Amino acid sequence: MGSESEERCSAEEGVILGVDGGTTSTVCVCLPLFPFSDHRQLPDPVPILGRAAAGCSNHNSVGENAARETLEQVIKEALSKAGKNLSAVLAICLGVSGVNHPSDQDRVLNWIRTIFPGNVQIYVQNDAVAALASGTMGKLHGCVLIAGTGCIAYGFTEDGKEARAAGAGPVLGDWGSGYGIASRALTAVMKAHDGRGPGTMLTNCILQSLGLSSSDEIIGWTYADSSWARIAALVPVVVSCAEAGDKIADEILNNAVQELSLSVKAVVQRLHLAGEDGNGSFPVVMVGGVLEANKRWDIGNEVTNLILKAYPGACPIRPKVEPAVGAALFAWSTIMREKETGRNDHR
Ligand SMILES: Nc1ncnc2c1ncn2[C@@H]1O[C@H](COP(=O)(O)OP(=O)(O)OP(=O)(O)O)[C@@H](O)[C@H]1O
Repeated sequence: MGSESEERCSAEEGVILGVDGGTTSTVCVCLPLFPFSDHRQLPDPVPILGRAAAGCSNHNSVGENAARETLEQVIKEALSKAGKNLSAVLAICLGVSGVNHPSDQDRVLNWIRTIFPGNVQIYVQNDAVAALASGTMGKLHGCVLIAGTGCIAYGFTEDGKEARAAGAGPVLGDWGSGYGIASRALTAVMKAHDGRGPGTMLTNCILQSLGLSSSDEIIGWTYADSSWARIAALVPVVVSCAEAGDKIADEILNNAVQELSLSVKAVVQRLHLAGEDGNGSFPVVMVGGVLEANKRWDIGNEVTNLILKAYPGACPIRPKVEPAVGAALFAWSTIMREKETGRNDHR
């Protein structure tokens, strides 16, 4: 940065972008550059100058060209809605699903570099990072648990060490995910049908929800389209059976709760987030449809209880802002920190 007047100018006019790039959708938001570094000073609600949404930007699902085009599209649209052009951007953070290795980060970084001039700070992260930052208002500290169609626990120490657990997909044991819960429920129905397992309310409730008349028809239904989200959509049916007293549904949900809390515990232990005595304070950000509150069988609440039993200092947080805003706040807090320390951590 140059003179004082230049600094004042960028603080007044410059903007920060945050992108949440998921398998279902991609969102970009444009925020003003807040001229302070303490997240406790952030206005509530956080002002959003422009927002744009598009489809999938996970290169594993749609290929490189489509992923890149989607990212460019949402960035340009969010800026145009904010009445800004590319030259107003001071920093951008992209939390993109499918970014797991430095090579993934470099690929996305190279795409975005072609859009912006060299002085724009670009941060490329896994989408779990945007979710964590949405609960901590930009600070990367603590653990995030995401339980939607898939599930993952991801954490950071204050000095930047990171660890993750689960998130490897349904074949590799993500049993706390929506897909994991629903596939266990469908398995229980097939077992009951064959006489390999006990009868369960899940049979009638799932058949009714799918508009099928016999368990045999489930085979055709799964082969017709085995997309993970379509299977995972059955979780509320499992919850309502458990709420109505079905033992099998109850067992499936209890197992998911154990799996989800184990993922969080694995990250907390590897990063020593709870300190030497296990009582230290750290945020646990809880995100995703599976953790939504339900009347009697509340998966998110049960997971929180197990985490608090193990780590009484854990602070469960349900984010008030969306992950794209979390990504933008991460970019903001990082450039403010870099300004203060004179260090440059951007990739
Ligand atoms: N009230 C509810 N209780 C429990 N689960 C629910 C509830 N409502 C929706 N779900 C489940 O939440 C999951 C979808 O959550 P979400 O929309 O967060 O996931 P996603 O964004 O599609 O997936 P991912 O985060 O893995 O990319 C589905 O499995 C759905 O059945």
